[in-house]
Amino acid sequence: MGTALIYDEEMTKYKLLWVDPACKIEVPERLSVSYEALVRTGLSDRCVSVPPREASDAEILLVHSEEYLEGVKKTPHMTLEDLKEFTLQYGDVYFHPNIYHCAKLAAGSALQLVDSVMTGKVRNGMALVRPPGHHSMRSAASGFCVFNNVAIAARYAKQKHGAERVLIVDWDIHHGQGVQYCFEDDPSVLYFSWHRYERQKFWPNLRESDYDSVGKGSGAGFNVNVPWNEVGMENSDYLSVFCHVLLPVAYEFCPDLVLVCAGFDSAIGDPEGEMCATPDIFAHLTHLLMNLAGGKLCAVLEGGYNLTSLAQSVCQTVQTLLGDPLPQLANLRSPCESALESLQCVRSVQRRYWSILKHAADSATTDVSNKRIKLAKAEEEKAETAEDERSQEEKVWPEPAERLRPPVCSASVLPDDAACPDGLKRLVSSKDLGPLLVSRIRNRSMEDAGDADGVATFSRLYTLIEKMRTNEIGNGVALVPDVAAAVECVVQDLGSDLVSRVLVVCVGKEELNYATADGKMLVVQISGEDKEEQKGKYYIPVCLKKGCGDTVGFIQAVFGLLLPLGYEYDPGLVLLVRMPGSGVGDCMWQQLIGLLKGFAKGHTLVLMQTNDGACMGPTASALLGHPAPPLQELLTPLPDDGGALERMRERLQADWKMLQTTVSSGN
Ligand SMILES: CC(O)(O)NCCCCNCCCN
Ligand SMILES: [Zn+2]
Repeated sequence: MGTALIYDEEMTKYKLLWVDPACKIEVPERLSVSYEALVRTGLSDRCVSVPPREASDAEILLVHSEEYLEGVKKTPHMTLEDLKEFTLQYGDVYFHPNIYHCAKLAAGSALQLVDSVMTGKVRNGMALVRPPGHHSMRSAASGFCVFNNVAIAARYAKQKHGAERVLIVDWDIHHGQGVQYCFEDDPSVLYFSWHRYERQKFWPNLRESDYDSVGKGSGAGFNVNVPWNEVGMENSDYLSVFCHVLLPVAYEFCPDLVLVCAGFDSAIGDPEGEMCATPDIFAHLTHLLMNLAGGKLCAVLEGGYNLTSLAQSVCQTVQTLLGDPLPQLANLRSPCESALESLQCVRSVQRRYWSILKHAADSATTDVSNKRIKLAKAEEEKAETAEDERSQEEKVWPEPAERLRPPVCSASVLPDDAACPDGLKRLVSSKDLGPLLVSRIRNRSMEDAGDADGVATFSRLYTLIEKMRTNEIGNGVALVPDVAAAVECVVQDLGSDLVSRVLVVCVGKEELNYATADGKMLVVQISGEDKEEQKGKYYIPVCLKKGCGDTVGFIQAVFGLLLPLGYEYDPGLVLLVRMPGSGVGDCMWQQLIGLLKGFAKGHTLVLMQTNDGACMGPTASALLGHPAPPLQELLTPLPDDGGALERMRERLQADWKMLQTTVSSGN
């Protein structure tokens, strides 16, 4: 299934008709440069073009009041003076004779997108619209927004398509207060927003934008605000919030549909956000949401005012929706102290509503946060005096790297008698191995039938890894007689010279004794076995007391440990090993493969034992990029095994900065 793209140049046909410094950044070119970039890169041709339509009155009234709609309806016939007069009653927004028409098209585009996704015409999609929507309220325009496009889409998805749970992820740098007000007492719509806040000093300066606004009544826990109290947030800050807050909660919520308030003013160069995250971060943010709701994801444009970073961010998002390999994120750092304080505060208030966060640490003790405020003020004074306030427009960042789709998406290495799943390319050619390697293999404890096919299998493995390195093949799966021996061969003989860093993810118990001290390999083993303490920084045994069939524990290990570690380690290859008898569920296994694609440009090699061939189907489906089915088990989580994972994370964070979720008690 494809990716929908909704755009119509009609939505560029309104603009600011008078002087208003607060509104001059919202220009028609925002839409045209975004669309032109998609055309220039060839991405628009790969999408399913879906036309917008005007939202009807009834659809607009799903969110807005009749008196508000009646008022907006009058604007097309207003004189310039009347338009100015009408605008004065609202904040940071402007009207134009054609904006009512465009606002109906913007809302209607979001509805077209929901129809296309919910009816299965496409898997996911993006609507390039203006005016944006997430600030507009029941009876008020605000922040360049007239109708709340995404809020209307959420209500529409429930009413027309029977969606029971809708997740709204708002990565725009402003707080979508309009969305929060609309759903704050509604447990069927989970609203997540991060936003520049600066302790209420940043627009819209609302007390209710802070982290302690968690929703009201039966909606308590279904509103998640992450305030950024400083500018300059980077990729690692954004990824930490996704791994340690949004994704665990989103998976426990188990939505039927994901709507994204896709504002790109959170990217570097934007005059509003003043953040430092690079456009390729949106490739990863999109990817991390794509295994929710069976892949049903609708991204609707909100803000974004630096035309260069906006266009790049839009392309990164659409390219991920199309299933292309992800870019490697360069040199992630540790989340900054301010981000950690926000992270700790959010997790501490949300832990009472989400069992998956139950063991999160308590909120930053008041003296720590007071100290931080003093520190922040001191830094602020210093900053203002010292550095020249370089404007955001002069910021420079590297052009996002090309993301080339390999000629072969997925390959397989199988015993001759095993059937090859549809879509996978069976590797038969076996690269001739040097005599040294062959002798090593023969010596290896490959006690399978006749080591001839052992050598053949191994040489095909070698070929597969080689072809992933050259990007001729995206990912692959190998069924081998003895998975432990095969892992040993691959990591000992191949990993080192073929790729610089190999992330080995082992699911299930098995003694894995590899020399991992040199950092060429990071081994994360998730099993039910209670291992002795981990051996050094690069071998991390994660013990799930109830075994790998414990989906809550497993998903906590994935988001709380595996993903942050993977982002920090930044491997060139991922080796996913399924030990026999691991007990991991098929859905969890597919989710894991889907999520691991975010690393190493999607170069994942799955190793499984021949007699484990039963899960070849789900494995192949995930490798080919089909969305993993939802993890229903998370809906009614059993009590988990206590804070073992949390304690392990705290212990490891000294070595691995991306595991941090609390301010360092040091300073
Ligand atoms: C969709 C959106 O979230 O990007 N709208 C942002 C509105 C910002 C209003 N304040 C402008 C002040 C100018 N310095
Ligand atoms: Zn914004």
